[in-house]
Amino acid sequence: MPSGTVLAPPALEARDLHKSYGAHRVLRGVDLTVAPGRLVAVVGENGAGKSTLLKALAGVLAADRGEVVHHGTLGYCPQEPVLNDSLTVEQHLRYFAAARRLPGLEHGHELVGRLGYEKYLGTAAGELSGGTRQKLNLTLALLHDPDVLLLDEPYQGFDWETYLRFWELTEELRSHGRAVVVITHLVFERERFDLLADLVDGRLVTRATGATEAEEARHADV
Ligand SMILES: Nc1ncnc2c1ncn2[C@@H]1O[C@H](COP(=O)(O)OP(=O)(O)OP(=O)(O)O)[C@@H](O)[C@H]1O
Repeated sequence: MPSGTVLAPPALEARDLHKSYGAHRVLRGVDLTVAPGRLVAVVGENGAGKSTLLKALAGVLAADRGEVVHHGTLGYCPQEPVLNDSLTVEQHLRYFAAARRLPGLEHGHELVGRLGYEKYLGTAAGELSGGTRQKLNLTLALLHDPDVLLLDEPYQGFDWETYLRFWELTEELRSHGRAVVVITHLVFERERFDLLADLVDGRLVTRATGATEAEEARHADV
């Protein structure tokens, strides 16, 4: 490392996380450190415990043991959208903005525009298609521009155009120093990430990708 390099504190740190459902030991000592501006993929077989891990990182599920520390604000996009079917898209933006004490709806409207579903602003969530519900789910997680983002298969049901827009948005967030953790099943997109974290037997095995090595080489040149 070049002299004078200042390491930023991690945006997210999990140490020795354990979680069981009855006798089923799902997480068995997960460690994970994510620096600001890093994009991390959590991969693993069906039932490996990826969603359980993300819930524990988000604090919506209490781990049995271990610790999670995040610096700054947190956004969590669960696999199943938590929406009120009788409220419109616009009303969701309004309620979540009020809950987050945001000054206005500009950022919400910008996200709706970027994900391409403005025409549904006045539609009740219960009448939206699965993909559009997922867009709203993602919008609500991003609404307050969180420092740490936890996304559980965020593009399920997206059409190709929206999928590409999702990646544009995510890469922009990364370049603005946001730490992003994404659960993914798609092997072909692995090169987009800085770090692959494979959940095996309740623990994470991490592996840097070409993206990280290239970036570290750039830093080493400075
Ligand atoms: N609330 C629960 N009660 C009991 N068992 C659960 C509960 N939630 C998850 N499990 C079990 O824990 C294991 C891990 O589930 P989890 O949903 O975290 O896996 P996953 O890696 O996200 O799976 P997938 O790739 O299919 O989404 C599975 O065997 C699942 O059946």
